[in-house]
Amino acid sequence: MRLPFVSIAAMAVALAAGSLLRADDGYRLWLRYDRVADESLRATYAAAFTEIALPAPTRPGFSLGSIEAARDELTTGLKGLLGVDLSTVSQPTRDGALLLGTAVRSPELAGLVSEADLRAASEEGYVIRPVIFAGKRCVLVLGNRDVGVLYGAFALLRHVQLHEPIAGLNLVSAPRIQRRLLNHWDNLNGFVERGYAGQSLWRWFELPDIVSPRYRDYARACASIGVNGTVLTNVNANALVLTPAYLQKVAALANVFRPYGIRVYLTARFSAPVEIGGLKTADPLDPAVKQWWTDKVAEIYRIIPGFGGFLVKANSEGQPGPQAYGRNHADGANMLADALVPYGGIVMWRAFVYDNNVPADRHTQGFSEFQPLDGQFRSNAIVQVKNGAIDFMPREPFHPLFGAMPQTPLALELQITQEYLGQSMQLAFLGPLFEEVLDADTFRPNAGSTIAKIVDGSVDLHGISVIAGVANIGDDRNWTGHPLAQANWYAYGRLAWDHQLTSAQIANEWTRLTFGNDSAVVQPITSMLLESHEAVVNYSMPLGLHHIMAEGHHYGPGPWVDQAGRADWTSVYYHRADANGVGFDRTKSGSNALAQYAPEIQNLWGNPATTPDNLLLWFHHLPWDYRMKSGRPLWDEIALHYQSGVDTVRTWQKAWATLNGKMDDERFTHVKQLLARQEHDARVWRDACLLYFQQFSKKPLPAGVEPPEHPLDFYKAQQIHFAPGHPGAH
Ligand SMILES: CO[C@H]1[C@H](O)[C@@H](O)[C@H](O)O[C@@H]1C(=O)O
Repeated sequence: MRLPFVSIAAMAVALAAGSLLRADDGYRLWLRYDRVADESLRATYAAAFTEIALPAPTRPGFSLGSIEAARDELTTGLKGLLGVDLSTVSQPTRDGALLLGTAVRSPELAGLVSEADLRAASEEGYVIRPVIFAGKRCVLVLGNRDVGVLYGAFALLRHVQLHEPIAGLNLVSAPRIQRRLLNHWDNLNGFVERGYAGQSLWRWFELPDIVSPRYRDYARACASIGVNGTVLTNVNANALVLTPAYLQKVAALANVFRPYGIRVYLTARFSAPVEIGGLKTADPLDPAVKQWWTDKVAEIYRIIPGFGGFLVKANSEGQPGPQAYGRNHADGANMLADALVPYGGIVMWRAFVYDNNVPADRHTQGFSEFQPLDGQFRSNAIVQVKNGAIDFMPREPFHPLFGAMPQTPLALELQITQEYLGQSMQLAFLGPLFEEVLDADTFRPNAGSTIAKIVDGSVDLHGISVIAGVANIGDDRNWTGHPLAQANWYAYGRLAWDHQLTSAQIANEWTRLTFGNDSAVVQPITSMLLESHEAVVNYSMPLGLHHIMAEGHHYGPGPWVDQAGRADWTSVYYHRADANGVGFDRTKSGSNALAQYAPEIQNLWGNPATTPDNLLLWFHHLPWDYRMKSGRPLWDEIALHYQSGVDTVRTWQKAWATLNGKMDDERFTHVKQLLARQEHDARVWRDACLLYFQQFSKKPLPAGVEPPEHPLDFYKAQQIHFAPGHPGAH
């Protein structure tokens, strides 16, 4: 259809007036590359980057590789930041050349840095520093492998985006964990389990014929923070993805991701040999079953070179598994590991297991099923453990399996999607949570054996290391629903690369990349981010309370949930509130789940006086008038925590108001509305929980806590109404 001239003109006027949505403000994530406003700084950068030199280019006839991806990103990024068009040459022709290459293919470049630097860059890292080459002053971006150059390019762009000085530039970095994965819980029908940012990015029906440019932008974002693998499908798996037609679709995605250093992985449904293979059994010790998987894996590698491997959820929440045949988790994992090993593939077998035989304490089940199997897994089988033993609660003590399976590489599974932390409605920056988990000391085999060091393999000297984050990404224009939830994708990647970074550093970095370097913007946003996780804990599950959310959707409060038949899905099972007190006794006098931890931890957390306040009710059932470290009675302390969560959200609303006019209207208005909603929903949590627990405590609210707006029944009814149609419900 020909557009009449007048409508185009009208559109131009509308655009100029800013009345159309400038949707790219959210889309570009932290890769914004906006012009450096300070002219003298821009001139300094422009003098430092005058052209791109690729002395050992590129394999003629090959499709885009990592070095070409690096060159393209630098060309686009520096054009945006500096307004310059960089040409690509094979040898530097003038000062200021950006010299890209690998030690393997360009030994003359390797000679420009020390052996020690090359070793430090290791497999995937980079060295960036000023050098003289071919008589010209250059900036060298060197990797041992191509992908290191790509990571270096992103690091250099980040450096410029952050307005860091060029003088003395010296960046050497390499990841501490080998496989840094996103786990998508995306179903083949397009719905994302516990995903709150629209539908799945993967358009299965269109693939492999239509390859959306968005897949490349996803890969760029992942590569920019060092994510090097993606499990495309839900752990609640569908065997169809292993059929030839779907493997072709997966291959199309893998082709886009490969230059960005990203391997594709799939979830393997354990019963696939029966469902799509026509076998009568999926028994892992049955020769026909083994053969089926061997053939299937060979087929996958034919279609998808560089395939990463499988992630498996077995014998948990209705998923099929080896126990149906009287076999154990190691039997199942090893059968798949054997099929994958000739190709360098791995299997990640999840330890998140629980079934209908609810043990006395669900907390103990993963440990009981897996710990005795230590030493029985193949070397390419990894046991993937959630950060805590229950389920991604706003705060959990670390999972007792960490440190207890020294002969098995353990992957840490974190949840980036905010299933229990306000989903895409609420600000909860997860950097501090991830950091708290990574830094937790297991005392196994000795003090200082943190989860980070167990996962990166340094404690038990494993040759393989994996970290996984359940993605918060969907097809919303801004990728994550809540604009500030992009920070959680970013923080996960940065910590997966280097678990020694602090969440404060990461929050500052992300904010500057995403909203610019003006301190009047950076300071308030960074503070909000850093306070937010604790604030959500305070107004939802303070002092170690857990699993008291509403049924199904898991968004709001539901301390009253008490359905017959499935105790460990009910709230009353977890908080155990009665006239005598509240909390789950996991010490010797209770479930003794504490016995699964090292003696040092047992001593610390076995006694309420030495248990940190933030885990108190996780491990102890205490009277309402128990005297807290603050000197206040427990009941008052609970109530004041709820109130303080609400108060904190209100301070963000004020802080956000100061940003009006300092960013695009789109993000400003969206976050403003979200914060108003969060303030409301925080009050709902506070009022509902305090009214509920007050039935047992029989005590008045302490001074400083606002009286509830509605009676308890109002909140009970409201939470049920949330469920139908809520994106995360299932
Ligand atoms: C994919 O299923 C999820 C389920 O939606 C979720 O509520 C729970 O957190 O954990 C399960 C798991 O991790 O397997």
